[in-house]
Amino acid sequence: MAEPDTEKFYQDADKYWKEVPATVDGMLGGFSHISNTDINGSTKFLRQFIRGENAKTKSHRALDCGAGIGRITKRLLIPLFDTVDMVELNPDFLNKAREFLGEHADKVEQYIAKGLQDFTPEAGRYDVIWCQWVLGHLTDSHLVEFFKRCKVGLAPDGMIFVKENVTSSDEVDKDDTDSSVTRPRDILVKLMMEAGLKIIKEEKQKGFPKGLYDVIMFALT
Ligand SMILES: C[S@@+](CC[C@H](N)C(=O)[O-])C[C@H]1O[C@@H](n2cnc3c(N)ncnc32)[C@H](O)[C@@H]1O
Repeated sequence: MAEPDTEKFYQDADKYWKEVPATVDGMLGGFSHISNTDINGSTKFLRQFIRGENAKTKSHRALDCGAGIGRITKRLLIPLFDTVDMVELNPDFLNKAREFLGEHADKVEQYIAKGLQDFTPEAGRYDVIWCQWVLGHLTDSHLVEFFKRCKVGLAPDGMIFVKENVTSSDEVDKDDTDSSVTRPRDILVKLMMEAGLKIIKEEKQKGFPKGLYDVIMFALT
């Protein structure tokens, strides 16, 4: 993708998310009804890497990137990890998360209000870094740099998971409403490779309504 006017790209996204209600429906653009299918698909995908005799990584600490109010933290990560950190652009969503997570809120160690383009995970801190429905808010070069910093943020044997929409054409789709892009799978993979990541497994999310973008889950080291 050609780098858009970077400052405006981020400012417009910031403006957009400030107006979005701090609800699951707000996080999913009116598609809260797909949340269960999403979480079930993610749980099945993630569990194989952290449970059982073939597990590759540990389940001590996870990071939820672009965490919103904690939809994923609450239903995917808290049940599987000892502690979770959340990093999210909009501080209002993080404030809401404390209430949304309810009795589970004490499992969240850090609420970090930052754009991923400005965020550096502490070196060696995370067994799993989960990035979902947020990476289209980063420019290509910021995404590559972010992936590199995530690699440094992994604990020994740690893994990065990416779950994102992909276009079915070769073209990047730009959304001027929320100021994001949707990349074709091959461009997303190219950026992962540029960052020195390796794909361990890749799977398409099943069971979403027709008419939505395909959603692919990647397990990376
Ligand atoms: C589509 S929502 C998804 C939220 C969450 N990942 C989920 O699946 O429930 C996108 C989230 O990314 C956040 N966001 C947007 N741009 C961001 C950026 N540059 N850095 C971090 N978070 C960002 C938004 O505020 C919003 O909470």
